[in-house]
Amino acid sequence: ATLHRLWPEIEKVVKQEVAMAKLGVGESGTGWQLFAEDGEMRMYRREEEVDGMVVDPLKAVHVVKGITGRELCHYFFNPQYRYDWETTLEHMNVLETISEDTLIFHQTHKRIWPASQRDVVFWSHLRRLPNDQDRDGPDIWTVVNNSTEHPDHPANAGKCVRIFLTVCLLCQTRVDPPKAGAPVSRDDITCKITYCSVVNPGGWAPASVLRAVYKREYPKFLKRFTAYVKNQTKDKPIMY
Ligand SMILES: O=S(=O)(CCO)c1ccc(-c2ccc(C3CCCC3)c([C@H]3C[C@H]3c3ccccn3)c2)cc1
Repeated sequence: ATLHRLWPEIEKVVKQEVAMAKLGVGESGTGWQLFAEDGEMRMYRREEEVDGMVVDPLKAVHVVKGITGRELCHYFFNPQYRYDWETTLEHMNVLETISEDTLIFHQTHKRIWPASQRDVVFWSHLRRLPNDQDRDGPDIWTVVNNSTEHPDHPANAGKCVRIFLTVCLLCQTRVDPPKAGAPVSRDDITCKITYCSVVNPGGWAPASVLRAVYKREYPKFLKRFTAYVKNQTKDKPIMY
């Protein structure tokens, strides 16, 4: 994958997105407003518009027990599971396999009335990062999705309005030492999740409609996705 034309962009965007995801909502300046809470999950957004279109950056933080960051990123990255947890997905297609940890996707999402239907083309990269807080702790895992172009799917050539997105799922795992001599079980594992996303809806859609959609869909997505991974992994050996 180091030879692929996208490699320099992937390296740059992954470094930028991971650095942003590691910033707390307090540190990255003012402007983050809490808009949804559910147990350990906190969802923040900034109200931003580009050319009159809502592109509100979103940052969600969540803490889940019993699964590792590698497991979360595995189920988020791999196409074969996506229809199980991505409820707004209508169609998904892998356009290019750049390497085993880098894919290019085309996706159409279900139409959200009164907006017209959307589609997206993005590269998706799965990356293991050293744990900079605790050297002998589990690694950090991340998946970064970033819009790109592809000759087979020129933007706005068909019925869908092309959206543009950058998404980063960053997962930091903690293992609490079990009682002396006992093996580590899923009860000893906690994962801190940071999910950042900026979606440019591509064409005009009413700000009120988009904000209502994000307010409804993002909490639903993160709850459904983490519950899905817990269910998929509960009887499997722990993947660090
Ligand atoms: O994290 S990913 O890479 C996971 C791979 O699928 C991702 C996440 C979100 C989207 C997406 C794309 C379009 C829309 C809207 C914009 C105007 C009309 C459709 C939405 C709105 C529907 C909302 C939404 C928010 C969160 C999750 C799913 N749905 C979300 C795409 C990819």
